[in-house]
Amino acid sequence: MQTSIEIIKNRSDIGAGTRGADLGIDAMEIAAINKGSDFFHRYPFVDVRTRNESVYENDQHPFAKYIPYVYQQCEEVASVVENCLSNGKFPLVFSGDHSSAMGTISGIEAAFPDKTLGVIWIDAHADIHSPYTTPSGNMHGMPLGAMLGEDNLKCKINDLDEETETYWNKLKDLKVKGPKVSPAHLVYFGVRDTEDPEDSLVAELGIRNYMVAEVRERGVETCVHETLERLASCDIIYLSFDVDSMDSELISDGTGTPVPRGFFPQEISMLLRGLTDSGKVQCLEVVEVNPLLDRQGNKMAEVAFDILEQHFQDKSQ
Ligand SMILES: NC(=[NH2+])NCCC[C@H](N)C(=O)O
Repeated sequence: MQTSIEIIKNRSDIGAGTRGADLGIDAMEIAAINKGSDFFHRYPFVDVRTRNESVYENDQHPFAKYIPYVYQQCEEVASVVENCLSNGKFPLVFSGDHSSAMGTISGIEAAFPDKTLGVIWIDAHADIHSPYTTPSGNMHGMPLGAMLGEDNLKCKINDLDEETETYWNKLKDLKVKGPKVSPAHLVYFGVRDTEDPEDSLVAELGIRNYMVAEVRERGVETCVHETLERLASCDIIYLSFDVDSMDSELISDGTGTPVPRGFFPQEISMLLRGLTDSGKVQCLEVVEVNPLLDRQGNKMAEVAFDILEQHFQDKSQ
């Protein structure tokens, strides 16, 4: 029998460089309502308290913007996710910016401390910076750095103040001390917009990235099969779907850091389906819809919602 879904609405956008990803959650719900779907009414939901008001403050952490508030936000998300999983439910997490994944992964680890976690990151970005290497200071570029426990000091370009360092270490130890994911258990799909410190860390750690061209050439099924083989020793899998993994020119630019030459929605659907068929996926998160940046009305939210609706329809059959 299928586990019952709980929707988690995490309208936080302080990890992104542009405001508006917090509106992505409601943009997806409105996309659902406008097409006559009761999807968001079908499942119980939890609203996560946000710290978005911190943008009014004069932030003093140029290499990890709003880090004290991102930390609090992730703590909150982690508790909600942990609680959901401990109650035997499936967390379907709708988040604003991708820094949320630090909360989600920490919550999963807290709920299943003895299980080995695999992470599949469907994204245009590697999000494996640390405050020491970030070019922007935006924390949505760092969640995997924190969850792997990687400062990447070899590629250091920024000198941190004490408070940033303290909060960064707190984020790495959120809920469960130490690295939560091993690089061997992390697989990227669609990563194509990275900076040098990320490239060298990804190469050093041997993290697999299925680029769009490879997925097209070899087929989704083959790549999914290989991924699941690679994660054979993982008991559970977290799927993180950043909508910027999709082609910004052909689909929509309604996201904070759009990148062309990405996946088509159909390819994302096939990926989600194939990976979920493993029976190991315990949590799915969708992030980075920013309707304020969408020049085609609410297109990104509509496309993202269609993918999810289809996914959960298929799953219940
Ligand atoms: N989740 C995202 N959209 N991440 C974009 C990160 C972009 C860039 N690598 C940075 O660190 O600023």
